[in-house]
Amino acid sequence: MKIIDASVRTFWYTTHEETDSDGHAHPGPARRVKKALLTLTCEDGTSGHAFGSPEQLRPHLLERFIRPVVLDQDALARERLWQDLAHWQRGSGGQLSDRTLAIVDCALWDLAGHLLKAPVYKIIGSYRDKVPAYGSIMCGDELEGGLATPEDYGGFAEKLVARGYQAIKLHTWMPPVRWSPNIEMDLKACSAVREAVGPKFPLMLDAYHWYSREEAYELGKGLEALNFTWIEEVMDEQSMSSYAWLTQELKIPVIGPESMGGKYKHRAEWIKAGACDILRTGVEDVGGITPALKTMHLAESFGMNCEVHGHGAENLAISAATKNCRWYERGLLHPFLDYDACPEYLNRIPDPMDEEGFVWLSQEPGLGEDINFEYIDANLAE
Ligand SMILES: O=C(O)[C@H](O)[C@@H](O)[C@@H](O)C(=O)NO
Ligand SMILES: [Mg+2]
Repeated sequence: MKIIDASVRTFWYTTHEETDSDGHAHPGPARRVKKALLTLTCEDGTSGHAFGSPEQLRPHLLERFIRPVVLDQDALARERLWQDLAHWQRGSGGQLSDRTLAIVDCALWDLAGHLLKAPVYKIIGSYRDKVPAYGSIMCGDELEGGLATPEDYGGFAEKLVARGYQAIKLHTWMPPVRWSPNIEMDLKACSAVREAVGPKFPLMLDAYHWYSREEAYELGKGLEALNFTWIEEVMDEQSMSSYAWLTQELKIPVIGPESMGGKYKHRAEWIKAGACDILRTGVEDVGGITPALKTMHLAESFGMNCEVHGHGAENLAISAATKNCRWYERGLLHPFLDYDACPEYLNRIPDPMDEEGFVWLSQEPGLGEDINFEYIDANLAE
């Protein structure tokens, strides 16, 4: 079955989030922003879809890289098509990012799901049909009643436990918050949450990403005293040796890398260097479901868990198709935002969570996004 078309639709939708100068999300006034949808269509009319940003699916990338690789190719040849795209990255002058690779790969997996009439996680080979979720709290802010104080975090954590979450991860305060970064405040927030949820509830911290070794050590020792489950991205992940040092110095598991490129091969170097106790991957971070699965299997070979960064149908699918990850990262969460509210461009959210804190996989064919095409076509950006 051959792919005969690759197209992109850009459309408007309403968001209630804004991004700060470090790229972290926070609640914001409702505003209209653009999103893009890649569609790959086969000769029999079957199509596969994946969302991205207009920039990650801009016309130059569609014409110069995506179409030349996928058109007239076997729709099920995902491994070869992913390798072909990945090899073009070197000669793309930095234009072809892992994010764009991830969108194409996800559309190919969605297409396979529709062709084979099965959910993607079952095409991969399911390990479970529901995944326990941790609530991933947004970075701190200075919003009255938001996430401005340690008490705000403690109060919000109580609500998340009542909602059913089986674990909670804090992102604490980072610039542009005036007085951050601040280890003392990080630990006060973590302590307030520990107080709120009790001594055994699993907690994790993902803090300011540029602490020094000494600061990261101080923060890690503080988390050990609070019985936290892992410490995440507290130093610049470009310094693998710093993480190898920290992993040696701390008892609390160190997880990473999240933000680094290099796909599964760079993550193999982190394992070889002893730079993490738990590996980290993410469909968007490593260039798709195809390389993310390679990363998880790599970790499994070393007896390590590999926790998946980010929410969404694609990250949920790989979490359900592998044994060596404990959680689905459901978020980002904030007291002012209703995470369960369905975006206008979908008919249902991809990660509904039950009262016990399990996210159930869709049994529909494909990736698990129930796309509202009528809305998209009625709100095209061109
Ligand atoms: O921008 C970031 O640092 C991440 O997106 C962050 O908000 C969150 O997704 C994360 O780090 N999860 O682990
Ligand atoms: Mg993180």
